[in-house]
Amino acid sequence: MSWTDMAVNGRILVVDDAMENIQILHAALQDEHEVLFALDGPRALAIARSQHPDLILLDAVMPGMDGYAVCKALFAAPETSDIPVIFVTALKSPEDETRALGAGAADFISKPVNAAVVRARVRTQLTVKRQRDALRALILTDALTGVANRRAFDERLDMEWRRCGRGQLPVSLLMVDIDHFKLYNDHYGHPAGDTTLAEVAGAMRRAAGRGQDLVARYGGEEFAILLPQLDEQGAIGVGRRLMHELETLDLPHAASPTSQRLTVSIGISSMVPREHSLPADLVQAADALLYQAKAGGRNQYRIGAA
Ligand SMILES: Nc1nc2c(ncn2[C@@H]2O[C@H](COP(=O)(O)OP(=O)(O)OP(=O)(O)O)[C@@H](O)[C@H]2O)c(=O)[nH]1
Repeated sequence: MSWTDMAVNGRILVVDDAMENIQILHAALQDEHEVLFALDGPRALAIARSQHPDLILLDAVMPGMDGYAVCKALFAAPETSDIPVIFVTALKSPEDETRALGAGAADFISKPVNAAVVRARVRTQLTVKRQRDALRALILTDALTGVANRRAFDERLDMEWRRCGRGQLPVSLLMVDIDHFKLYNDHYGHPAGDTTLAEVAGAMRRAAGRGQDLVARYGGEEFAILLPQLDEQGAIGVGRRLMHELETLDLPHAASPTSQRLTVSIGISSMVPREHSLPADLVQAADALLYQAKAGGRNQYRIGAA
């Protein structure tokens, strides 16, 4: 399927203070897309946050909050900043067009609208958006295991740290390292080691199943499980579930001095972000506890708070 074929079935938010304009755009788009609508700026922002549309068709001139202010607010919020906006307006001067594009709009459509032109412009923006989303997924995913990579982990940790800081909620982190993985590779071969890394990543996903949990490959045979809004007890539960998942998988590790099957060591730290604390503090604490788990005989978890 080509990118152009994929430029359908989008979720489009139409924002206009006149119902008849919304009806015209709805009629133009409804066969190819799901169409949401809002009659003013504040409602448009609320829908953008809760429904996360693929594209917004935005009237520039509205009473109260106008299209430019809506556009600015969309780009300022991380959860809506990646939604492309097409301005739809009766204003036609080059200055109006420049102002819309300067506000961050991806495109500009003049009223009265032509249905075929609207459909074509929407398809183009959807194609660009889907290509960008696919590229972003690619640069944030670890190719071997399919879980998040280090870059994705760093981004999410920063975001969750700020978010949980605002609400004074805990952020927990598990640093997980496979025991004696060098011996595993030496015994079973590197390709078998690769397969096993993917299996362990799958076990982690099953152990940390909430929507906001993030399993990431931190590097080599070390993984991180980020658990926003979960306290230490909850995090211990995830650690235990992971160990149980690995017991069930029962992957043999004949060369391990620790056990006949593949095991992991885990460091678990949990913090409520304070004014002068940094996300790196959480990572450092979990890493130090992981080191203790290794030194203490492996196949175990260690907890602690800083
Ligand atoms: N197959 C495979 N092996 C990897 C990959 N990344 C890292 N490794 C191996 O993971 C091993 C890590 O070894 P060490 O850091 O010495 O640790 P360990 O042998 O697991 O020992 P402990 O952590 O002390 O229990 C090295 O042999 C790396 O080659 C990978 O993508 N695939």
